[in-house]
Amino acid sequence: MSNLLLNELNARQLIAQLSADAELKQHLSDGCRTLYAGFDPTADSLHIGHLVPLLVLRRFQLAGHQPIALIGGATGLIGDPSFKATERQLNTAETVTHWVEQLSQQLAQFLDFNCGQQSAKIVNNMDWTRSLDVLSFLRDIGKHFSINAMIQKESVKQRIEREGSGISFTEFSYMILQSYDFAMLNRHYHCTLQIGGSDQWGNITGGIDLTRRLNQQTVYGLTVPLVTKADGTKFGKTETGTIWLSSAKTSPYRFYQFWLNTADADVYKFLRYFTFLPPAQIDEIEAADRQATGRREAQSVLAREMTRFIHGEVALHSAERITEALFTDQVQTLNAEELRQLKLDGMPSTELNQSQIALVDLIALTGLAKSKTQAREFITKNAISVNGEKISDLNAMIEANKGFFGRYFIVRRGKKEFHLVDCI
Ligand SMILES: N[C@@H](Cc1ccc(O)cc1)C(=O)O
Repeated sequence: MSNLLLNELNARQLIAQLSADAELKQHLSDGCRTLYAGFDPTADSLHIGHLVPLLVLRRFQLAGHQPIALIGGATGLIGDPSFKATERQLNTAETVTHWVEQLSQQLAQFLDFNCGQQSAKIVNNMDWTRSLDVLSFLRDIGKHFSINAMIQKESVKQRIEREGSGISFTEFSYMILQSYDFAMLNRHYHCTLQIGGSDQWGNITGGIDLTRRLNQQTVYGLTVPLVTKADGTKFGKTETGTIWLSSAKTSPYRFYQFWLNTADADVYKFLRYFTFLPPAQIDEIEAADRQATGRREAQSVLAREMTRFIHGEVALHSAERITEALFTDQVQTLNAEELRQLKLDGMPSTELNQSQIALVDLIALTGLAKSKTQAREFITKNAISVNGEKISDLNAMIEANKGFFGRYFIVRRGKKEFHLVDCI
């Protein structure tokens, strides 16, 4: 059964590195295994960058294994230096505690907690890290780590060799905490596999070594590729910021749009990484798109699958309806009730409680631009229209009662970004 899983992960090109390849295959085909992936609380929501390892946890669960999602209540207070160019700002303990709660709720949505032996668990590494005292840490754990080996790890090499900022003892110690997590999960839950992004390889192999030393147990590691885009820009970020999983931070409509705008060069890879559609079906979509002369199917399949999976059928339906109205330039035909619905349905919107506002201020206020300076740039570049009309006047004023039904404005930036303003 589990070799089927590894074959599937291969077909999806989801395996970057594997420890003890043949042994791990054997280990997984011998029955239900427990595996984990860790997530540090670095914000009040997960974002789409977290999805690949999280979905791989789920793929393992669907194949008959038990997943543990670890929340880094402790490691989140330190900050993982792996492949990070600069030292992180420390967050306060209160902030991190708050983020831990939000993350637990989000993570819980992805896994099944009521399926017998395979039931998922959520754990917090604060539970075993808090009670570590400094002498035990140095004597019982630190003794197993060679500084000589630690500074050779690719993940921190750049920080150690670079002139200037370097790396603090705090961040340098991060790897030891993550390694200790693996040993603890192995001891208490018989966890034998850790998965993570390929930037985690150094931390994962550290844990494999420590578990052998502390528990005399063999454990394994598997990393998934970091998501890259054909054009070289960073995955998961748009001009106006990160694509979050929380609908309060990224509306289902925006989320849907994000996937719909995937480049042709990336879309089949993303279907393999992010959806549960069988690889053979994805090949068929790719073949059909190659034959077709008109619009490709892949982007809308991806947008539908992802929005349904993260936000549900109702939110998907709204996102599609909004898209249809906006992109066919039917905005004027929407009635007052539909505009009201768009707002409720999660189209990005702002309520405005004043009779007039400068367009520059409005664009910054809606988040269509990050700042007034950027707003001016957009206007100058002819990228802004309001209720279907291009505006290139930097001094333009928007008067509330001139909106649709005396209150609604749809502000469009470029081809694809829309924002509803409701003058209440
Ligand atoms: N270091 C991981 C998170 C993590 C934390 C603790 C662990 O035990 C495992 C993973 C990351 O930054 O993504």
